[in-house]
Amino acid sequence: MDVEVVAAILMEGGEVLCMQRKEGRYDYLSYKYEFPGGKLEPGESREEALERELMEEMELDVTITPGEFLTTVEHQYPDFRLVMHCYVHNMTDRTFHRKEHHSHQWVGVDRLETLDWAQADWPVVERLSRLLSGK
Ligand SMILES: Nc1nc2c([nH]c(=O)n2[C@H]2C[C@H](O)[C@@H](COP(=O)(O)OP(=O)(O)OP(=O)(O)O)O2)c(=O)[nH]1
Repeated sequence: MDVEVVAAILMEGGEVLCMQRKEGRYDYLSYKYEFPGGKLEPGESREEALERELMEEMELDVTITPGEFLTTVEHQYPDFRLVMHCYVHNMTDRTFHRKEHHSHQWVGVDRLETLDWAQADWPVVERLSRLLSGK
């Protein structure tokens, strides 16, 4: 079974918004950090799906453009295969309402690798660390 997801790396002042998942169906995803977003629905573009998800889970009203696309990662979890399209979006302020996550943190790019990320996110986290901290 394949799951196709869109996710946003939301940035402000050199920090990245990292969302912690709630307890869920799979132990390997429970309480892991992730980028906000979710599953594509039929007929949606990736950008539309991401805008909808950010509104649903954070009450965040933003426009996501194709130019903000960063990368697509694929990961085989024990129960499904994930394909995740990631966009980088700069926020002008940090206002949002957390509706579906356990917690969140704004984390400097140099500290991203200290969080307990969902497995699929690691290539993205490593890429961001290199890209944005000049390592
Ligand atoms: N939004 C997001 N999802 C991620 C990331 N990393 C990662 O493995 N995922 C996985 C977790 C979920 O299996 C899936 C996203 O689905 P979702 O957030 O719409 O749904 P969910 O599993 O929380 O809830 P459900 O509707 O399946 O019950 O992608 C990430 O960085 N952001």
